[in-house]
Amino acid sequence: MTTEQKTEVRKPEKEFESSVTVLEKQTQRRIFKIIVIGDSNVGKTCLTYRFCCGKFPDKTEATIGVDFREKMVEVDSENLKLQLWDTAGQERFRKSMVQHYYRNVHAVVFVFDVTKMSSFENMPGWIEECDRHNLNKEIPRIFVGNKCDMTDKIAVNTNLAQKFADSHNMPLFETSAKDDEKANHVDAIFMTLAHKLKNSKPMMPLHLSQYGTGYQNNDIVNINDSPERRGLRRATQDADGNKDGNCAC
Ligand SMILES: Nc1nc2c(ncn2[C@@H]2O[C@H](COP(=O)(O)OP(=O)(O)OP(=O)(O)O)[C@@H](O)[C@H]2O)c(=O)[nH]1
Repeated sequence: MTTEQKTEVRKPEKEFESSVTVLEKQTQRRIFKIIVIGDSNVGKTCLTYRFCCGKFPDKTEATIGVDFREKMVEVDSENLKLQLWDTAGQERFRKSMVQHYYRNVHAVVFVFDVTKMSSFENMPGWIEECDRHNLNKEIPRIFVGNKCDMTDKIAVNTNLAQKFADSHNMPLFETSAKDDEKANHVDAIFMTLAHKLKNSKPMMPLHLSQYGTGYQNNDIVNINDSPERRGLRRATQDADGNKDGNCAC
């Protein structure tokens, strides 16, 4: 065999090795499921959209069931995938999906609207709902007051929100999904969570579960499916028939 022929034989091996390395890296990427909960209209969709798509959505509609958004982030040279479950605040749109929300959750973001006292007063109810679904008390939880841009309409002052956050061992963030100047702030909220998560959970390889959330087969909700296929529709679709997908960015 000539030298040239030997080289030809070895080349595919090298390619195989490098593709194995890539595959190994991919399968070791960790995915974290974060649920975002709170009353209807507090801005859960806008916050997750701002973080994942980098802008305030042109229009939003009441979420039915759940919407998903994902973003890869780098923390200390490790790529993590944050999978945000933007849940419906309205009870009538939650019923069919609730069991999916609370399975294999790695972190929770509780959102209230700083201009609406009732959304703050309802927070104990959201915490109780997490407890009822046996959410691990050790997972990171953060408390977010949204719509801070509406400065003349603030109803929940920082002291009050901070006391509540302290009493539940959660950090408080006050922000605005709408205000472009606070875009970095919204990023910082989720990056804080990413840092906490990085050191908190064992590896969830992609090959174990396509979506990294450890579902059993019959629990899988394909985040790439249209809302219709997932059995979900946006509220206004009932009226105008608009089709909607996941994050449009
Ligand atoms: N001024 C202001 N308005 C906001 C902000 N975030 C959201 N909104 C508005 O609040 C309304 C509700 O926002 P959504 O993000 O759909 O609220 P949600 O909590 O997802 O509501 P559900 O899907 O019903 O649970 C929309 O009209 C948004 O434009 C914000 O930071 N500032």
